[in-house]
Amino acid sequence: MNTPQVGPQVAAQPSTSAAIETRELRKLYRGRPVVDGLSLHVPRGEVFGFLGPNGAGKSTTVKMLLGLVLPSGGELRVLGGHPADPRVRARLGFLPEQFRFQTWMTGEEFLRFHGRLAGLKADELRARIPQVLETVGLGGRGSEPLGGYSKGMLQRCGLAGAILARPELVFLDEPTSALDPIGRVEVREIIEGLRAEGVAVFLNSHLLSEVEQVCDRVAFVKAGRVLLQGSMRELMGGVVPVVLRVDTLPPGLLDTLARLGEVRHTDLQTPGRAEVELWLAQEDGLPAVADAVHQSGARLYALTPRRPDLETLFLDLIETPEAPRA
Ligand SMILES: Nc1ncnc2c1ncn2[C@@H]1O[C@H](COP(=O)(O)OP(=O)(O)OP(=O)(O)O)[C@@H](O)[C@H]1O
Repeated sequence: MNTPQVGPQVAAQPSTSAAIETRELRKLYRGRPVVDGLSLHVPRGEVFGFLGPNGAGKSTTVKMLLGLVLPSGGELRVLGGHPADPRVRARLGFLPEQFRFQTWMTGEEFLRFHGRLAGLKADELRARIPQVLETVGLGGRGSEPLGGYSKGMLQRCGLAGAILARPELVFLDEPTSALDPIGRVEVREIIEGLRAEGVAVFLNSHLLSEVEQVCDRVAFVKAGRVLLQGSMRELMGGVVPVVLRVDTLPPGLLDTLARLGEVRHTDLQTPGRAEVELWLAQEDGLPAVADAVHQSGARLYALTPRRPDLETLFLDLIETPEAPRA
Protein backbone atom coordinates (compact mmCIF):
# COMPACT_ATOMS: atom_id res chain seq x y z
CA MET A 1 0.00 0.00 0.00
CA ASN A 2 1.18 3.53 -0.63
CA THR A 3 0.91 6.53 1.63
CA PRO A 4 -2.47 7.96 0.74
CA GLN A 5 -3.13 11.34 -0.71
CA VAL A 6 -6.54 11.70 0.78
CA GLY A 7 -6.72 15.10 2.41
CA PRO A 8 -9.45 17.51 1.50
CA GLN A 9 -8.50 19.29 -1.71
CA VAL A 10 -10.95 22.08 -1.10
CA ALA A 11 -12.51 22.05 2.34
CA ALA A 12 -16.22 22.72 1.95
CA GLN A 13 -16.22 24.84 5.11
CA PRO A 14 -12.63 25.34 6.21
CA SER A 15 -13.13 25.72 9.87
CA THR A 16 -11.51 25.72 13.22
CA SER A 17 -14.37 23.69 14.67
CA ALA A 18 -13.59 20.32 16.22
CA ALA A 19 -13.99 17.18 14.13
CA ILE A 20 -16.39 15.80 16.76
CA GLU A 21 -18.00 17.47 19.73
CA THR A 22 -20.66 15.80 21.86
CA ARG A 23 -22.21 16.88 25.11
CA GLU A 24 -24.27 14.58 27.30
CA LEU A 25 -25.22 12.48 24.27
CA ARG A 26 -27.85 9.86 25.09
CA LYS A 27 -29.57 6.98 23.36
CA LEU A 28 -32.31 4.90 24.92
CA TYR A 29 -33.49 1.60 23.47
CA ARG A 30 -36.81 0.50 24.96
CA GLY A 31 -36.24 2.88 27.87
CA ARG A 32 -32.78 1.46 28.58
CA PRO A 33 -29.83 3.88 28.22
CA VAL A 34 -27.14 2.38 25.96
CA VAL A 35 -25.36 5.72 25.51
CA ASP A 36 -25.68 7.61 28.73
CA GLY A 37 -24.39 11.18 28.82
CA LEU A 38 -21.37 10.86 26.51
CA SER A 39 -19.15 13.93 26.14
CA LEU A 40 -16.35 13.72 23.57
CA HIS A 41 -14.01 16.19 21.96
CA VAL A 42 -11.98 15.14 18.92
CA PRO A 43 -9.88 17.89 17.29
CA ARG A 44 -9.26 18.01 13.54
CA GLY A 45 -6.40 15.92 12.24
CA GLU A 46 -6.31 13.66 15.28
CA VAL A 47 -6.47 9.88 15.47
CA PHE A 48 -8.88 9.11 18.27
CA GLY A 49 -9.30 5.63 19.75
CA PHE A 50 -12.73 4.73 21.07
CA LEU A 51 -12.43 1.74 23.38
CA GLY A 52 -14.75 -0.27 25.52
CA PRO A 53 -16.01 -3.78 26.18
CA ASN A 54 -18.70 -5.44 24.05
CA GLY A 55 -22.03 -3.68 24.38
CA ALA A 56 -20.50 -0.47 25.76
CA GLY A 57 -22.35 1.61 23.17
CA LYS A 58 -19.50 2.26 20.72
CA SER A 59 -21.34 1.36 17.51
CA THR A 60 -24.46 3.21 18.65
CA THR A 61 -22.31 6.30 19.25
CA VAL A 62 -20.73 6.01 15.79
CA LYS A 63 -24.18 5.64 14.22
CA MET A 64 -25.37 8.81 15.97
CA LEU A 65 -22.23 10.66 14.85
CA LEU A 66 -22.97 9.57 11.28
CA GLY A 67 -26.59 10.64 11.49
CA LEU A 68 -27.80 7.05 11.05
CA VAL A 69 -29.41 6.83 14.50
CA LEU A 70 -31.32 9.64 16.15
CA PRO A 71 -30.05 10.57 19.65
CA SER A 72 -32.56 10.52 22.52
CA GLY A 73 -30.87 13.55 24.10
CA GLY A 74 -27.76 15.71 24.34
CA GLU A 75 -25.90 17.60 21.64
CA LEU A 76 -23.54 16.63 18.87
CA ARG A 77 -21.61 18.47 16.20
CA VAL A 78 -19.55 16.84 13.49
CA LEU A 79 -17.19 19.03 11.41
CA GLY A 80 -19.00 22.01 12.86
CA GLY A 81 -22.44 20.90 11.66
CA HIS A 82 -24.97 18.12 11.90
CA PRO A 83 -24.30 14.77 10.22
CA ALA A 84 -27.84 14.73 8.80
CA ASP A 85 -26.82 17.73 6.67
CA PRO A 86 -25.74 16.33 3.28
CA ARG A 87 -22.96 18.96 3.09
CA VAL A 88 -21.48 17.54 6.31
CA ARG A 89 -22.13 13.94 5.34
CA ALA A 90 -20.26 14.40 2.07
CA ARG A 91 -17.12 15.15 4.11
CA LEU A 92 -17.34 11.95 6.21
CA GLY A 93 -15.91 8.53 5.46
CA PHE A 94 -17.09 5.31 7.11
CA LEU A 95 -15.84 1.75 7.19
CA PRO A 96 -18.45 -0.31 9.08
CA GLU A 97 -17.39 -3.46 10.87
CA GLN A 98 -20.01 -5.60 9.12
CA PHE A 99 -19.77 -4.45 5.54
CA ARG A 100 -22.28 -5.95 3.12
CA PHE A 101 -20.84 -5.94 -0.37
CA GLN A 102 -22.66 -6.28 -3.66
CA THR A 103 -20.72 -9.38 -4.66
CA TRP A 104 -21.70 -9.17 -8.33
CA MET A 105 -19.89 -5.84 -8.70
CA THR A 106 -16.21 -5.50 -9.40
CA GLY A 107 -14.08 -3.52 -6.96
CA GLU A 108 -14.04 -0.59 -9.40
CA GLU A 109 -17.81 -0.69 -9.89
CA PHE A 110 -18.33 -0.74 -6.14
CA LEU A 111 -16.09 2.32 -5.71
CA ARG A 112 -17.71 4.12 -8.64
CA PHE A 113 -21.13 3.49 -7.10
CA HIS A 114 -20.02 4.86 -3.71
CA GLY A 115 -18.16 7.73 -5.32
CA ARG A 116 -21.27 8.78 -7.25
CA LEU A 117 -23.35 8.62 -4.06
CA ALA A 118 -20.72 10.88 -2.46
CA GLY A 119 -21.13 13.36 -5.33
CA LEU A 120 -17.87 12.74 -7.21
CA LYS A 121 -17.95 13.33 -10.96
CA ALA A 122 -17.14 10.62 -13.52
CA ASP A 123 -13.79 12.13 -14.54
CA GLU A 124 -12.75 12.61 -10.89
CA LEU A 125 -13.58 8.96 -10.23
CA ARG A 126 -11.55 7.78 -13.24
CA ALA A 127 -8.44 9.28 -11.65
CA ARG A 128 -9.28 8.66 -8.02
CA ILE A 129 -10.34 4.98 -8.07
CA PRO A 130 -6.99 3.54 -9.22
CA GLN A 131 -5.30 5.82 -6.68
CA VAL A 132 -7.27 4.51 -3.69
CA LEU A 133 -7.02 0.91 -4.88
CA GLU A 134 -3.25 1.37 -4.92
CA THR A 135 -3.33 2.97 -1.46
CA VAL A 136 -5.12 -0.01 0.09
CA GLY A 137 -2.96 -2.60 -1.65
CA LEU A 138 -5.48 -3.63 -4.33
CA GLY A 139 -3.70 -2.05 -7.27
CA GLY A 140 -4.53 -4.04 -10.44
CA ARG A 141 -7.34 -6.03 -8.75
CA GLY A 142 -10.16 -3.54 -9.27
CA SER A 143 -11.60 -5.30 -12.34
CA GLU A 144 -12.26 -8.53 -10.39
CA PRO A 145 -15.74 -9.26 -8.96
CA LEU A 146 -16.07 -8.72 -5.20
CA GLY A 147 -17.48 -12.26 -4.96
CA GLY A 148 -13.96 -13.53 -5.64
CA TYR A 149 -12.23 -11.28 -3.08
CA SER A 150 -10.84 -12.72 0.18
CA LYS A 151 -12.11 -11.32 3.50
CA GLY A 152 -9.00 -9.19 3.81
CA MET A 153 -9.40 -7.87 0.24
CA LEU A 154 -13.02 -6.95 0.98
CA GLN A 155 -11.95 -5.04 4.08
CA ARG A 156 -9.31 -3.21 2.03
CA CYS A 157 -11.94 -2.38 -0.58
CA GLY A 158 -14.25 -1.04 2.16
CA LEU A 159 -11.39 1.13 3.38
CA ALA A 160 -10.85 2.39 -0.17
CA GLY A 161 -14.54 3.35 -0.20
CA ALA A 162 -14.17 5.18 3.11
CA ILE A 163 -11.33 7.41 1.87
CA LEU A 164 -12.45 7.71 -1.77
CA ALA A 165 -14.19 11.09 -1.53
CA ARG A 166 -11.31 12.72 0.40
CA PRO A 167 -13.19 12.96 3.69
CA GLU A 168 -12.17 15.27 6.53
CA LEU A 169 -13.28 12.78 9.17
CA VAL A 170 -13.18 9.00 8.81
CA PHE A 171 -14.85 6.45 11.08
CA LEU A 172 -13.11 3.10 11.05
CA ASP A 173 -14.89 0.30 12.90
CA GLU A 174 -12.47 -2.57 13.51
CA PRO A 175 -10.63 -1.83 10.25
CA THR A 176 -8.12 -4.66 10.57
CA SER A 177 -10.29 -7.50 11.88
CA ALA A 178 -9.87 -9.50 8.65
CA LEU A 179 -6.26 -8.56 7.95
CA ASP A 180 -3.01 -10.44 8.43
CA PRO A 181 -0.13 -8.78 10.36
CA ILE A 182 1.26 -7.17 7.19
CA GLY A 183 -2.18 -5.80 6.33
CA ARG A 184 -2.47 -4.36 9.85
CA VAL A 185 0.80 -2.50 9.52
CA GLU A 186 -0.35 -1.20 6.13
CA VAL A 187 -3.62 0.08 7.58
CA ARG A 188 -1.66 1.77 10.36
CA GLU A 189 0.40 3.51 7.68
CA ILE A 190 -2.78 4.58 5.89
CA ILE A 191 -4.14 6.03 9.15
CA GLU A 192 -0.86 7.86 9.72
CA GLY A 193 -1.05 9.16 6.15
CA LEU A 194 -4.59 10.42 6.82
CA ARG A 195 -3.42 12.24 9.94
CA ALA A 196 -0.53 13.80 7.99
CA GLU A 197 -3.13 15.13 5.54
CA GLY A 198 -5.10 16.72 8.39
CA VAL A 199 -7.89 14.13 8.32
CA ALA A 200 -9.38 13.14 11.69
CA VAL A 201 -9.81 9.41 12.29
CA PHE A 202 -12.23 7.92 14.79
CA LEU A 203 -11.03 4.38 15.40
CA ASN A 204 -12.99 1.59 17.06
CA SER A 205 -10.72 -1.34 17.68
CA HIS A 206 -10.35 -4.17 20.12
CA LEU A 207 -6.69 -4.48 19.18
CA LEU A 208 -5.26 -2.35 21.94
CA SER A 209 -1.66 -2.65 20.78
CA GLU A 210 -2.79 -1.22 17.46
CA VAL A 211 -4.66 1.64 19.11
CA GLU A 212 -1.64 2.30 21.31
CA GLN A 213 0.61 2.70 18.31
CA VAL A 214 -1.53 4.93 16.17
CA CYS A 215 -3.86 7.00 18.36
CA ASP A 216 -3.12 10.48 19.65
CA ARG A 217 -5.82 10.21 22.26
CA VAL A 218 -8.26 7.59 23.48
CA ALA A 219 -11.55 7.42 25.35
CA PHE A 220 -12.65 4.44 27.40
CA VAL A 221 -16.38 3.83 27.49
CA LYS A 222 -18.42 1.45 29.58
CA ALA A 223 -22.20 1.22 29.73
CA GLY A 224 -22.49 4.25 27.47
CA ARG A 225 -20.34 6.54 29.60
CA VAL A 226 -16.82 7.85 29.15
CA LEU A 227 -14.72 6.56 32.01
CA LEU A 228 -11.60 8.38 30.94
CA GLN A 229 -10.27 10.26 27.92
CA GLY A 230 -6.96 11.86 27.15
CA SER A 231 -3.58 11.38 25.49
CA MET A 232 -1.72 8.19 26.23
CA ARG A 233 0.67 10.14 28.45
CA GLU A 234 -2.17 11.83 30.34
CA LEU A 235 -3.95 8.53 30.85
CA MET A 236 -0.85 7.10 32.42
CA GLY A 237 -0.64 10.08 34.77
CA GLY A 238 2.43 11.35 32.91
CA VAL A 239 4.66 8.42 33.92
CA VAL A 240 7.31 6.95 31.64
CA PRO A 241 7.60 3.18 32.01
CA VAL A 242 11.11 1.87 31.26
CA VAL A 243 12.51 -1.63 31.22
CA LEU A 244 16.14 -2.11 32.14
CA ARG A 245 18.11 -5.27 31.58
CA VAL A 246 21.32 -5.91 33.46
CA ASP A 247 23.57 -8.95 33.98
CA THR A 248 23.00 -8.95 37.75
CA LEU A 249 21.31 -6.93 40.51
CA PRO A 250 24.07 -5.98 43.00
CA PRO A 251 22.92 -5.28 46.60
CA GLY A 252 21.50 -1.80 46.89
CA LEU A 253 20.74 -1.24 43.19
CA LEU A 254 17.04 -1.97 43.57
CA ASP A 255 16.82 0.50 46.50
CA THR A 256 18.56 3.17 44.43
CA LEU A 257 16.17 2.54 41.53
CA ALA A 258 13.20 2.73 43.92
CA ARG A 259 14.38 6.22 44.89
CA LEU A 260 14.46 7.27 41.21
CA GLY A 261 11.04 5.88 40.30
CA GLU A 262 8.52 3.17 41.12
CA VAL A 263 9.79 -0.39 40.73
CA ARG A 264 6.80 -2.22 39.21
CA HIS A 265 8.29 -5.58 38.39
CA THR A 266 11.54 -7.52 38.64
CA ASP A 267 12.42 -10.68 36.76
CA LEU A 268 15.40 -12.69 38.02
CA GLN A 269 14.39 -16.03 36.47
CA THR A 270 17.18 -16.24 33.90
CA PRO A 271 20.72 -16.80 35.21
CA GLY A 272 23.08 -13.98 34.22
CA ARG A 273 20.21 -11.61 33.45
CA ALA A 274 17.89 -9.42 35.50
CA GLU A 275 15.03 -7.24 34.27
CA VAL A 276 13.40 -4.41 36.15
CA GLU A 277 10.36 -2.43 35.09
CA LEU A 278 10.58 1.06 36.52
CA TRP A 279 8.05 3.88 36.20
CA LEU A 280 9.73 7.27 36.09
CA ALA A 281 7.98 10.57 36.70
CA GLN A 282 9.63 12.00 33.59
CA GLU A 283 11.97 11.10 30.75
CA ASP A 284 14.72 13.26 32.27
CA GLY A 285 15.13 10.57 34.92
CA LEU A 286 16.63 8.13 32.40
CA PRO A 287 20.32 9.24 32.61
CA ALA A 288 20.22 8.89 36.41
CA VAL A 289 19.03 5.29 35.99
CA ALA A 290 21.96 4.54 33.67
CA ASP A 291 24.37 6.20 36.17
CA ALA A 292 22.95 4.15 39.06
CA VAL A 293 23.46 0.89 37.16
CA HIS A 294 27.00 1.89 36.20
CA GLN A 295 27.92 2.87 39.79
CA SER A 296 26.55 -0.41 41.16
CA GLY A 297 29.01 -2.35 38.99
CA ALA A 298 26.26 -4.13 36.99
CA ARG A 299 26.49 -4.23 33.20
CA LEU A 300 23.65 -2.48 31.42
CA TYR A 301 22.28 -4.31 28.35
CA ALA A 302 19.09 -2.37 27.69
CA LEU A 303 17.28 0.67 28.99
CA THR A 304 14.08 0.90 26.99
CA PRO A 305 11.34 3.48 27.51
CA ARG A 306 8.03 1.78 26.85
CA ARG A 307 4.83 3.32 25.62
CA PRO A 308 2.13 3.13 28.26
CA ASP A 309 0.41 -0.22 28.22
CA LEU A 310 -3.16 0.33 27.14
CA GLU A 311 -4.22 -3.21 27.87
CA THR A 312 -3.32 -2.96 31.57
CA LEU A 313 -5.07 0.39 31.81
CA PHE A 314 -8.11 -0.92 29.95
CA LEU A 315 -8.47 -3.99 32.17
CA ASP A 316 -7.96 -1.92 35.34
CA LEU A 317 -10.63 0.55 34.26
CA ILE A 318 -13.16 -1.87 32.86
CA GLU A 319 -12.90 -4.31 35.74
CA THR A 320 -13.20 -1.63 38.43
CA PRO A 321 -16.90 -1.71 39.39
CA GLU A 322 -17.22 2.01 40.12
CA ALA A 323 -14.59 3.41 37.82
CA PRO A 324 -14.36 7.22 37.93
CA ARG A 325 -16.08 9.21 35.23
CA ALA A 326 -14.02 11.61 33.15
N1 LIG B 1 -31.33 -1.26 17.42
C1 LIG B 1 -31.20 -1.65 18.70
N2 LIG B 1 -32.27 -1.97 19.42
C2 LIG B 1 -32.15 -2.35 20.71
N3 LIG B 1 -30.97 -2.42 21.39
C3 LIG B 1 -29.87 -2.10 20.70
C4 LIG B 1 -29.90 -1.69 19.33
N4 LIG B 1 -28.63 -1.42 18.92
C5 LIG B 1 -27.85 -1.66 19.99
N5 LIG B 1 -28.57 -2.06 21.05
C6 LIG B 1 -28.04 -2.39 22.40
O1 LIG B 1 -27.24 -1.32 22.83
C7 LIG B 1 -26.12 -1.78 23.56
C8 LIG B 1 -24.87 -1.19 22.96
O2 LIG B 1 -24.67 -1.77 21.67
P1 LIG B 1 -23.48 -1.31 20.70
O3 LIG B 1 -23.60 -2.15 19.48
O4 LIG B 1 -23.53 0.14 20.56
O5 LIG B 1 -22.21 -1.74 21.57
P2 LIG B 1 -20.68 -1.84 21.14
O6 LIG B 1 -19.90 -1.14 22.20
O7 LIG B 1 -20.49 -1.37 19.74
O8 LIG B 1 -20.44 -3.40 21.23
P3 LIG B 1 -19.40 -4.38 20.41
O9 LIG B 1 -18.02 -4.06 20.92
O10 LIG B 1 -19.86 -5.72 20.85
O11 LIG B 1 -19.59 -4.13 18.94
C9 LIG B 1 -26.17 -3.29 23.52
O12 LIG B 1 -26.72 -3.76 24.74
C10 LIG B 1 -27.11 -3.59 22.36
O13 LIG B 1 -27.84 -4.76 22.59
